[in-house]
Amino acid sequence: MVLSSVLGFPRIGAKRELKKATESYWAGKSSVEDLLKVGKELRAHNWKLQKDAGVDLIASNDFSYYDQILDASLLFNVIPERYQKYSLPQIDTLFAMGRGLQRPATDSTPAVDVPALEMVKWFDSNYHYVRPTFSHSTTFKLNGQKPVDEYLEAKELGIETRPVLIGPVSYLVLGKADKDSLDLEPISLLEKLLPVYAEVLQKLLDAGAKSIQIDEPVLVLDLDEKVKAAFKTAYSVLAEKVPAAKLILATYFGDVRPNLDAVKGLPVAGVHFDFVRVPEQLDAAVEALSAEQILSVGIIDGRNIWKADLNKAVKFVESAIAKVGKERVIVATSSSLLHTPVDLENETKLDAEIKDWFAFATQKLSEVVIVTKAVNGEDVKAELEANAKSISARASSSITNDAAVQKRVAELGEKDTKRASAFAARLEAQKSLNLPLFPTTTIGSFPQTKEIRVQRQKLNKGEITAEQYEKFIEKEIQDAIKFQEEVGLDVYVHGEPERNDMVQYFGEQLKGFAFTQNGWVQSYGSRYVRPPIIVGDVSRPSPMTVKESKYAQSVSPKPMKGMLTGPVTILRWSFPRNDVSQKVQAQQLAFALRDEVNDLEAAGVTVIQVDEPAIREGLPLREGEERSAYVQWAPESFRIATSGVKDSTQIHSHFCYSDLDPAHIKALDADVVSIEFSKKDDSNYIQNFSDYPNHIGLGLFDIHSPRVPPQSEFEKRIADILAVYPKENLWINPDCGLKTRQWDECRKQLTNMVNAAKVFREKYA
Ligand SMILES: CN1c2c(nc(N)[nH]c2=O)NC[C@@H]1CNc1ccc(C(=O)N[C@@H](CCC(=O)N[C@@H](CCC(=O)N[C@@H](CCC(=O)O)C(=O)O)C(=O)O)C(=O)O)cc1
Ligand SMILES: N[C@@H](CCS)C(=O)O
Ligand SMILES: [Zn+2]
Repeated sequence: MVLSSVLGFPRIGAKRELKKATESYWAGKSSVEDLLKVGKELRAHNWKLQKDAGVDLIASNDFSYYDQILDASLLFNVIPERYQKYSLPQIDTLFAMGRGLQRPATDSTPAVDVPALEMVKWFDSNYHYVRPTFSHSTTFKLNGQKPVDEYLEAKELGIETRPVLIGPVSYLVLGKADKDSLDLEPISLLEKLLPVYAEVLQKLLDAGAKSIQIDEPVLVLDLDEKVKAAFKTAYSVLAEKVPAAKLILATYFGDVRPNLDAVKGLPVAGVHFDFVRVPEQLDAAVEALSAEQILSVGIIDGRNIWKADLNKAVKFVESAIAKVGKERVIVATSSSLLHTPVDLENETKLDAEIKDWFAFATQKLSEVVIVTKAVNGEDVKAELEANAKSISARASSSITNDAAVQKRVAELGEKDTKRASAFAARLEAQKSLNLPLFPTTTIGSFPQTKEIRVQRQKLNKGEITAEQYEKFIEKEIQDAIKFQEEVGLDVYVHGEPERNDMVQYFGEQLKGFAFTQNGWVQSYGSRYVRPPIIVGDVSRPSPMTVKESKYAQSVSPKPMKGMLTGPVTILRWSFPRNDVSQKVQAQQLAFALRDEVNDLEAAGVTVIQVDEPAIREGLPLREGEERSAYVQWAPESFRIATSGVKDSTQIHSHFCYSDLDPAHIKALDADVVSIEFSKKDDSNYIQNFSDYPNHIGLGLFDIHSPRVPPQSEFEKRIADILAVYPKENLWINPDCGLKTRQWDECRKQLTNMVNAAKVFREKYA
């Protein structure tokens, strides 16, 4: 009989219970026991939901208080000395590594001052993981037994689960060398790490685990021979040490074919493939498996919210069964459902026609079960018929097509993708901005305080009028400008108080989008997003940011940056259509933004920033045609959005959370770029952008952390940068926006940053 399986379920809770409990604990408003209780309740709820839906193989250890990769670092005791030395309770060490910790000494405890570990994008998603950080002195030992505890916790509730672990090769490859050990190749630590994996597997076996999901997502990346060979070493050692462990090796988000030689012959019970992304890999996958190995067929999309075409999915699974037989097939989600919102039932305001097209995590459980039942010969005729109706209703809906938008994209020409002059001429024209050497600025957002969110909630509930809300926002903008005057910045921002989120805000104003009330997805730690959904051709019915930017410009004579999110980032951080290419969706967004950029300029805004932090995450995971096409169309859509302005209008862009390729940044032809930098320990990274021909600001402090770097630390960073970059090109700014900080924190951070800039300005005056 074919079994159904789910690779992981969102842990945040349908009402964001985990966020509320975690932030309350951080604020000292509740105890660790309160937090742990919420965690336990969420796990129980999620397991029961899956069991009741009829899922056979339910994941455990998919829960985390911050990030599952950080959990693995704690489990293997990969805790750099700078955190170990404080001997904090385990959960506080976890949070210190995730978000940094700075607190004064008390009578009984010493002062703590430690920055966070680096946080980077999880493959091509908007989830961020905390990068394991290794040094020559790293040793591994089992620290607690979270996977075993959670397996037993489920068992006590009468629910048999399949524990999930990140695999040893991926765990190392996704990590990095610490700043004191830059010559270390993490994969060289494999043999030291494996005994600890074996210990966890043995403990899981002893606890009764029948099979274990071991995630090796790096198998969808381009891997060098050393890493490929590591799979054989790793899984042979584990099979030898724990022969009874039944491992299902899970890959997701891409094509495993180029690495199948590394998978072939591994002593594992089965392999999971993402056939939503790459259905074409079925034959090769089957061919790579031995006659006993299980094929886990990832056929329900873990990365998007569209209802699956169940009839098509059934056919696909049947074709897999025809190749390997029923006994060897499992029906599964393509990846963990972590990347999808929890429950569509909580959406009461969605247009009924559109709502019928979606499936969130909870609905996807039923999808997996229906497909499984169908291939097992159970009667699901009614469900399959209802599904076919929804699929064909969407395909023929008038909501998806807009002839005027399609015509504009079809007529796209070179004139739409190039600034009027080259950078040198633009720089000359931009002298009218009268900027000093080392201009200081921020990236856009200022603290999104509780007060702002409450006012927005009141507006949404109709408890205040649009005029009252507008007045409130104007006051926030005034305060942000006053703050920037006091701190002494050079180029101001309005602070983005009117935005719930830098993508959702635009989605809500653009035609062709749907948005949710409760469709939260974890982005990192306790920070969540509600990705808007692109349901049809996109256009801009009216200006989106001009009112606020114009108001801000009227309050101060200083240059004020207009602030937009770029086409690629809006696309990447939304749930995209699956019936139109990403390129066309980006071009449609780009034209909508071009109109906005031009309107801002017409309103007197002379500096306009168009953020593209997701441009790197959109890069196809492997080298090849798709990637070559992306590096053309992604920067081109940025240029469509920004090239309609005069030479004297200064275009900025901003990037964060990724290891960028300088060539991709150059292709945007922005006048000024700001790049997250402060957590890049590798001193060679500083060189990466040294031939960036236009102006650049390398982020000087980590905005995720409340930590305030002293002025001397800023000076040291600026001096390091100046050793590589011409002083005329350099801007002084933080890593990213300050929306997650408190005002008093960013006052201290920015004051030290501005004072450090002044030291250098005087030095070179
Ligand atoms: C810059 N980043 C972003 C990414 N993706 C995005 N889509 N947006 C980004 O900004 N990816 C990379 C990075 C890092 N990621 C994030 C993601 C999310 C946040 C963040 O701060 N999220 C907020 C939620 C923002 C939001 O939508 N707020 C709404 C709703 C606020 C709310 O909770 N209201 C309450 C009522 C008021 C109250 O009592 O507080 C309610 O509804 O119950 C809004 O402001 O209106 C988060 O808190 O998680 C940062 C970086
Ligand atoms: N302008 C945005 C960019 C975030 S990536 C902000 O400051 O929050
Ligand atoms: Zn950013």
